[in-house]
Amino acid sequence: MSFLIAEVIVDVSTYHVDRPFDYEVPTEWVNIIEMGCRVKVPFGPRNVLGFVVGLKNKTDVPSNKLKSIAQILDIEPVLTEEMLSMAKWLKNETICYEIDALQVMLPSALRAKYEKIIMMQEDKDALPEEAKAIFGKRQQANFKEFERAELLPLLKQLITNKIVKIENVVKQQGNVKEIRMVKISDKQQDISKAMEGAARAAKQRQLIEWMGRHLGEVLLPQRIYEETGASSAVLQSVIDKGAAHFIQEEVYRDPFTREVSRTQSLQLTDEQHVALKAIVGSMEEQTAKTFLLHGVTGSGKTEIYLQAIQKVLDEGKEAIMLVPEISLTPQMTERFRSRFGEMVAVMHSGLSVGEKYDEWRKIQQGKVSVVVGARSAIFAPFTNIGLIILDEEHESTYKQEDSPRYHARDVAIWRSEFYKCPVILGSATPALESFARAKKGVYSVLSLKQRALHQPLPTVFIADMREELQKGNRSMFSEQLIDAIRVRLEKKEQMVMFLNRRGYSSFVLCRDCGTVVQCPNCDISLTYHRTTEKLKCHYCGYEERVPQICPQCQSEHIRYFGTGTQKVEEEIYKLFPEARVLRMDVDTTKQKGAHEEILQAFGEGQADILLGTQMIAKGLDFPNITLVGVLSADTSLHLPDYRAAERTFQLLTQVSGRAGRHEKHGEVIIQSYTPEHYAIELAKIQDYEPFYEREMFLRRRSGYPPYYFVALVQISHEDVMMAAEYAGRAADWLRENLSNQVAIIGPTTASISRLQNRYRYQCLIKYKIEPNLIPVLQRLLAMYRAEWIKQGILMTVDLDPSTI
Ligand SMILES: Nc1ncnc2c1ncn2[C@@H]1O[C@H](COP(=O)(O)OP(=O)(O)OP(=O)(O)O)[C@@H](O)[C@H]1O
Ligand SMILES: [Zn+2]
Ligand SMILES: [Zn+2]
Repeated sequence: MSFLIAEVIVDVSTYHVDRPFDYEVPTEWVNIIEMGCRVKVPFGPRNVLGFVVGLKNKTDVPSNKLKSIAQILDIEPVLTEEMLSMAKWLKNETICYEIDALQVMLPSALRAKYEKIIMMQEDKDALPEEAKAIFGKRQQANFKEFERAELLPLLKQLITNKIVKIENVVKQQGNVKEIRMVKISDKQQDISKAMEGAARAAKQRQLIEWMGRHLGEVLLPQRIYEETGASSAVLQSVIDKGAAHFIQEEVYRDPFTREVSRTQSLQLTDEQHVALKAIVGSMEEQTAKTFLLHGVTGSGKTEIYLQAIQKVLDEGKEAIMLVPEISLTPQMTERFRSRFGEMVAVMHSGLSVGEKYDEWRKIQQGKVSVVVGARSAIFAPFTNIGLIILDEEHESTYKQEDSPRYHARDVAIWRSEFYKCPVILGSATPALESFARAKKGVYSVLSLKQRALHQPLPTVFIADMREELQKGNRSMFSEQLIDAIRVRLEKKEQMVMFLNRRGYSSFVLCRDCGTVVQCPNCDISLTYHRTTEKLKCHYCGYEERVPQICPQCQSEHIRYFGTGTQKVEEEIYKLFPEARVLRMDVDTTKQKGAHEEILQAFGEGQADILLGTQMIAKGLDFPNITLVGVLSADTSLHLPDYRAAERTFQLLTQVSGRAGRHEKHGEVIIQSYTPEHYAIELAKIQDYEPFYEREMFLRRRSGYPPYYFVALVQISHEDVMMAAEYAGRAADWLRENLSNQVAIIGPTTASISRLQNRYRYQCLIKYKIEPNLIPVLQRLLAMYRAEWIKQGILMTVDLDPSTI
């Protein structure tokens, strides 16, 4: 089919209209252009990047207004039609610009500057004369050379016939990595001819003779020098005589740093077997079913993922496996790699731009069938997906905080509907929303109530830190924890010490009675603002001065709360000079591969104690860990967030689950200033459902998700008055345009009230059903884009805020 008009989404995300624009396709490209290609188009005074999202033969734009595409950047589409329709869905689902939705699906290398290279795949004899002329002696040519010679239609043909292939080579940011190899001619006549030409050069004749015995082989020049004793000059002369030629071989940068040994499928437990059977069943039926795999820590969820993926590979399909963050990937990717070897690509934020691009290309070119990665790997350009898995599905990292503000879970379900394949959401502590959906029958629950080897869950003790203080213990370790550490050091068993840094030093706590100062109107902890020495409620705007004495017990030991890992490390050395500590936090993991090294060292028994923040809460599976200490359970409890209790419960359960996963029994000591809080009490008994029931009751009472939906509108400006004024306008406008079923809270200051010199205000929208919501918000956004933005206002809308 040939098309004359292209619909293009342009890269101008300040323009107030978000729709495709029609452009004329220049005649020489009519047969080349495809949906999903990137183009350059004139927009206003300059050329901008755009994506072709539609092709047609008619337009309403009058011909004197119709502009032409300036340049075509891809001859093979970088986005599939699936992705184009996913972008349309994302645009509506998250209220973002379509261009943002399109860009998020590509590796950043493709959003940056690049160059296109045409590489030979076949022998040059297969080329028509015009193309041969462009390549000359080289094995590759620049796209621009074909463009200049007006040979794009021919090029397209060559690509379709797999005679050449096209590569986007990123400039500056990491190129396709290549090494120079020698390809010995595969024709005896070339060898004979070269022999004749080298009549009087003995060394050359020797080399040519040797090549005659290695017809068609591709070797490193180094190898040839070693095997034959020839010098580089001799090799060059032989190449000039046509017995061989240099080629550029592409090598993928290998983000895996070490070798792994292969593993086999384990014999499944009965529970695992039942779960796997259900998943495989829905694969066979080709239905888009979402499973909630709810299994206690150490129950062998990962083994189920591995065997389900094996099934997918047997069917010749592909699988996406999401993990919450980079710190989790070393042990997880290793488990995947030892099962599936080179079939696995990894994608996470720890990779360089070039490495990410390489992994993306491996996926796009079908060189791998499994991707293990963080959130954005959900957009892996597979075209025959058989299974999508989100491990630790409750994690907030699955939600992107920038536009497009998507949740990987929603994208996973969308793609599963497209491919008619199952999704597995795995967790020991599912998000309340997910469990509620499962209870309603939207998801199917698969439960694993036992650990894989029937080991008991660890025994959990709560240490009341208020009592410790009364006993005169001012350190950050309770006596109970000190004793437990001593025993482990003697027995040469390993420990994990977890410092909860979420919500670090942002609230004020009384160390005598555990009181945290709360908002009198909202039942939510007040946030400490260092600059003004004030406590604020960012839900309703209430504020007060930081109290000097505790309002409950009049103690003077009231202050903002928090401590760093480095300080904990020092204290451990003071108490146990013989202990060997490995610290894992943002400071010790700055360097690439540092996570892996620390975990490997710990796994090899080079340390007794692994000390860290959230990074160590999940995924670790080491047989020798018998003690987990949680130094400060409370910090995340007092975050000004309706999900604070849920997050705390999840974190405590996850981190406790690191102990006693193999033969040795595990023990957990949770230190707390509020041991009677239900999130801590219920984490102690390690039972999810009682927590779920309790938390759901509270959510219903206070009108939060999953009973209500919330949407968040944030407005910022360098001038505090402007920010407040426009936030007020937004709130008024929403009140006028939304039904009175909807509660609009605000405007109030945001939890971070000033960020990068901008004052931030917000309005919270709470609703149950509001069919008008999306159109109303879109109109608000259009108003903002057309007018407010000129005043220096920035506004964002989040339909599923992970913190508010
Ligand atoms: N069927 C099985 N037979 C023997 N060992 C198993 C089996 N399934 C899992 N295991 C082992 O049990 C341990 C825990 O399993 P796994 O890490 O898969 O659990 P998980 O549910 O993913 O854990 P978590 O959510 O706590 O990270 C691992 O060491 C794993 O190798
Ligand atoms: Zn309040
Ligand atoms: Zn007090």
